[in-house]
Amino acid sequence: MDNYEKIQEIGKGSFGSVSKIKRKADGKVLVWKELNYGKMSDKEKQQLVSEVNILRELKHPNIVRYYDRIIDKDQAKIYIVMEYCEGGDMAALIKKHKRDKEFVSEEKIWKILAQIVSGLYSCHRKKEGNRILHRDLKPGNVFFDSSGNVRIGDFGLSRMMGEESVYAQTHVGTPYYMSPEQISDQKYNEKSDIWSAGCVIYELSALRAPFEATNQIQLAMKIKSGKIERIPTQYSDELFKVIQSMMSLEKDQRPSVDDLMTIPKISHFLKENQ
Ligand SMILES: CN(C)CCCNS(=O)(=O)c1cccc(Nc2nc(OCC3CCCCC3)c3[nH]cnc3n2)c1
Repeated sequence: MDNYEKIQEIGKGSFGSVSKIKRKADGKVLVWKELNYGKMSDKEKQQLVSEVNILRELKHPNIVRYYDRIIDKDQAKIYIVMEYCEGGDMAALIKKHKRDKEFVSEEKIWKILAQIVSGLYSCHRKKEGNRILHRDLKPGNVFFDSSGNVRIGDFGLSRMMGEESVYAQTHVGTPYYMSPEQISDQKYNEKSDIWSAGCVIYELSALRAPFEATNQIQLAMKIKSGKIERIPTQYSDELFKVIQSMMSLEKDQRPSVDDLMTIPKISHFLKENQ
């Protein structure tokens, strides 16, 4: 705790508060996410420990970098110190474009898609150790660094909260990005992350979520209908086809991260930016 000084709280995540902090040693600005494990069962605490250990291994240019963890036993709190992404989150970017009535350029969308695929690839296809799934991809946890590069946040944290844990229930937003298999209560798998990534890119193009509904029943029906309105006509069929494939109702029809990496627009971008 005393290695850092709190600058300001910047928000409430689905599991605790998020603050901007400064590392005293060198003045580096970071964030920490505060988790209260007081109400957790021993099993959940064990899972939390293993999840944090997985986070420490995730080192990729398109994933928010984990730096440190601090356990405060008296307050039963764990602080996870991560990289601060100066560019804010994609939710704010979409909001700005919507307000200014200006579409995001197709080039920028392919660049963001390529970086999300690259980040997902490094987790779905992790060499050593077990692969990890994100489980909660949405514009609110896709961040940008100072040069506008994508940093996917909160990897694994959502699994830290697991379905059964006390956190999963307390803070439920509308699950706009829930995949069809999650609705019909099937196992979450890597293709569910592909679904959510498709929804994120859809929203970045259309400047609105692919399925809008006032309640969860109606939302579930729209998701399972398989009806996806075309993204604005200024965008190519190629882009829409990729989004549609990622949002196939049948998970086996969705491309894997390997398939997505072979798409010319994506592989060219990643090659020239290695
Ligand atoms: C709810 N959203 C609309 C909030 C808008 C976003 N604005 S903001 O929060 O002030 C802001 C402005 C500029 C840069 C950053 N950078 C940033 N934010 C994180 O989390 C934000 C937090 C996520 C959970 C919900 C509350 C907000 C990071 N996590 C790891 N690295 C992070 N870097 C944040």
